[in-house]
Amino acid sequence: MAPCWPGTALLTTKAPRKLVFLFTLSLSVTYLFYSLLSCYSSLQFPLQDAGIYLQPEPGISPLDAIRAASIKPDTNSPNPNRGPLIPASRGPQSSERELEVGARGVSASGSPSVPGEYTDSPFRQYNRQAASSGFRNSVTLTPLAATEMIPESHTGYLEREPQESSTTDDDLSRRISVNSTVEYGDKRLPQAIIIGVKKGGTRALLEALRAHPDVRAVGVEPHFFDRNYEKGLEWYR
Ligand SMILES: Nc1ncnc2c1ncn2[C@@H]1O[C@H](COP(=O)(O)OS(=O)(=O)O)[C@@H](OP(=O)(O)O)[C@H]1O
Repeated sequence: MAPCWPGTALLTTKAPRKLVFLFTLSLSVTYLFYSLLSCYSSLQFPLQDAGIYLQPEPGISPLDAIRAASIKPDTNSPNPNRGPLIPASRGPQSSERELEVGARGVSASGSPSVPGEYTDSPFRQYNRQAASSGFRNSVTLTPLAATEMIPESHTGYLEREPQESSTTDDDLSRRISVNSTVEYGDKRLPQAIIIGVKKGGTRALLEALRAHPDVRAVGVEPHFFDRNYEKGLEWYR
């Protein structure tokens, strides 16, 4: 004979089974609803944070909207015309170094959309000119000082970590020449060569000289005269 518990007897009757079914169904529907809601939120909120909405203004491509958002003004900044300040991603002093990624009224090409809305600092002039001359990461990274540049021909070389320098806007404006060409990154033959025997301490000398802000040094010894001479001066430059 089958055991007869009051609870199971209740469940086997039709009405409670219907209730359990409806309760389970409502739970499932609620779960589904919340899942969809959280999915929607995680899709939308980051875009809203970046100032991008699901339906941007007509005629503005999503890419342009992202660009525009990335140069939103920093309302916390003492100067509202300055863009948001974010820490540089590289270098040991990155927490101390901040760079300006944009400014109000600056279009993606870097020109002011409202003339006279902000004063054009030498830094921005540099960024614009460097960007137009194809300088890598010119808009999003702090410009490297002359000492930090490595000739493009030496692609295998390590790029030195940018260091603190005393470069001011005045310095930058002096370095931007009158004919509006940026002086960074041009290829030149060296003005000094370190020659030494193996294990003679040449690396230590190079690193010591590199510490000077006016010295621009390669990252890896080029070994031009002993290994790469046949590649010619264009390679060496
Ligand atoms: N100031 C000073 N005094 C004494 N010794 C020094 C100094 N500076 C560098 N060194 C030592 O020099 C060695 C590296 O020399 P190089 O940079 O010429 O090496 S390399 O040939 O280019 O690989 C390397 O030696 P090892 O550590 O035995 O390799 C350095 O420790």
